[in-house]
Amino acid sequence: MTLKKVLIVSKTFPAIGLEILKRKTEPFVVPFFEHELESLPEIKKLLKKGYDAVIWNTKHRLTRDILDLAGPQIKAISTMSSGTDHVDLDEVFKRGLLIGNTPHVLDDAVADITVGLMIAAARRFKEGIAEIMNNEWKYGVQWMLGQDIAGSTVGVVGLGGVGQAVVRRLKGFDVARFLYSGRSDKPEAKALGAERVPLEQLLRESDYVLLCCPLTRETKNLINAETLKIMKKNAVLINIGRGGIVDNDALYNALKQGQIFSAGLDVVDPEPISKDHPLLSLPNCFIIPHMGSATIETRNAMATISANNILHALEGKPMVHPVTS
Ligand SMILES: O=C(O)[C@H](O)CO
Repeated sequence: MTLKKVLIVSKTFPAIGLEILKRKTEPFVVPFFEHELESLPEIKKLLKKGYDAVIWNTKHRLTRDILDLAGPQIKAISTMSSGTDHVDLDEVFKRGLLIGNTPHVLDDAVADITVGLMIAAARRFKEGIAEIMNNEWKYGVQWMLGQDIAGSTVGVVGLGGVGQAVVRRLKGFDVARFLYSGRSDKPEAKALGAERVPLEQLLRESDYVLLCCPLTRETKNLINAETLKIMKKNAVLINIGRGGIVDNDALYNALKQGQIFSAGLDVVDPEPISKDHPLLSLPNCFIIPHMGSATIETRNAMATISANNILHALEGKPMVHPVTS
């Protein structure tokens, strides 16, 4: 019996996932770094070889043109991410392809990063480090004053798995109020002590605004010049969702003019941003390079799920985490 062929668009795909695939398929791991701009022609060349399934772990968007190259035998796709904004889902569904992702296993790792960003942005880590590096460490009682988490109002935009894990962590920080906004009431909110409010109220009342939602048509540029104006002057904005949720120019202006206090971003648009990007020049904008799920355990878990998504689909079973809309 010939084995099904699986293309893994991820040069450093964890061995644990590869071993799972090797048991029943013939996997091929791309031999180049998949995120680099110049890798797209190589990915396209490989896709033309007729794979039955693909693990799409690259920032290149999976579009109709690329799907056309894959041929009629392709049956299943898995991302190695929770977000699926880099896939043209309408096109995937139109073609009757099965698609899965890897949510939930990264909730804890991303929640840790979120709390880290809150502290870093609220307590001015970037400015503090710069003072040391520039030999300008000047202690004084009014020097480097930041914002407390204790007693604050924390507003979570998108109380999904990550948002909930953040609230659980912050329970130990003596937060005064948790607010959340989103499309629907979350049954978990009651136990977490979080109150659902309209986005505008959340922005108006929160000292910390945490963007924990996916990038969708509704959330694109959700944080823009208008919504930033509603936020408090001491507000700290954290984005661990996707860069596209925030309008960069508007954020730059708001931070520069002291309209809000600071921002901590794990995600930006585009990624990677160039080192000359205006946001990087701001002392009150603390940016890290999309490291939310970057722990050994989490990446292994993500690889395991994406491998099993593919195996299940090829065997006619439901994926571990199917994407349905
Ligand atoms: O969508 C995801 O899985 C995360 O952003 C990856 O870090």
